[in-house]
Amino acid sequence: MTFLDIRFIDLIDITLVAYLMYRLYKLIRGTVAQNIFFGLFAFIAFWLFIKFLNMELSTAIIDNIVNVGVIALIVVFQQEIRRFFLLLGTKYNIANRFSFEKIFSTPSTGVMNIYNKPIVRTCQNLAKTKTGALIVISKKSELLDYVQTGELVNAVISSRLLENIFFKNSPLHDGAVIVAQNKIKAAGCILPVSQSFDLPKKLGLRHRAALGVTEATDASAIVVSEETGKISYFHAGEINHGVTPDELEKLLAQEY
Ligand SMILES: Nc1ncnc2c1ncn2[C@@H]1O[C@H](COP(=O)(O)OP(=O)(O)OP(=O)(O)O)[C@@H](O)[C@H]1O
Repeated sequence: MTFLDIRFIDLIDITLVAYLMYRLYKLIRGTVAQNIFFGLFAFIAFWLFIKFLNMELSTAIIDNIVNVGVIALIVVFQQEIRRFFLLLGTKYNIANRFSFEKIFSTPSTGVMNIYNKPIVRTCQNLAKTKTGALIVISKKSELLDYVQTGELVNAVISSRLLENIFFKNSPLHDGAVIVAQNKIKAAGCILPVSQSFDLPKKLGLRHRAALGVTEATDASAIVVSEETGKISYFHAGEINHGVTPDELEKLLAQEY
């Protein structure tokens, strides 16, 4: 029976499709797109089923819908497709891997781990005074898109400077500070806000922006809540809410 004639290449094909579906699911988990994805999955299963039963009229109608469906999908999943390619480009940046800069000097555009301490100290002090803060620490991507939305600072990382930026009367306290290439690159930056349903309702835009930037890039983000003084750490679209300074230092050490 030719139906069961499975070649080695078919197994690779199935594994590849399963992996792509899994990555896509991880990307849209907890968003509105997740429900659309499940609806689409049911639709494709139904289409294959009627094709298998050789129901010609229904198949012809659905074939026509599927033909224009690709365009509809691009429109519906516009944000997710953009995020997928952004993440792919950031994580597997071939140009970066073979660049002379990488071979001869710094392996990352983020921060050297000696800067973890001043960042943690800043968060600890800001938490004590319930001063709101949002710090993004880049990894491979320099986050230039977001740096450009704020004020360029380009200063050596220091706890006192960071605390000064987030001081309530400072003109730069609104928005996010971006740390990259061992510098405080910019302040007052605007980040993409996450649409995820996973985030507790009591957490507002500051936390959503931190989640959003870690969903779209390989950076990490730290939020100090103005309301509760709690520190949250974000990475790869996941939140660690209410971490202690020691826990924050350990989480940062895993990445930088
Ligand atoms: N897209 C964004 N990018 C960067 N910063 C943002 C963005 N949206 C909001 N913020 C920051 O978050 C602040 C508003 O925080 P909001 O009270 O909504 O958040 P929250 O998550 O409840 O945090 P908190 O617990 O500190 O109140 C703004 O004043 C601004 O500094």
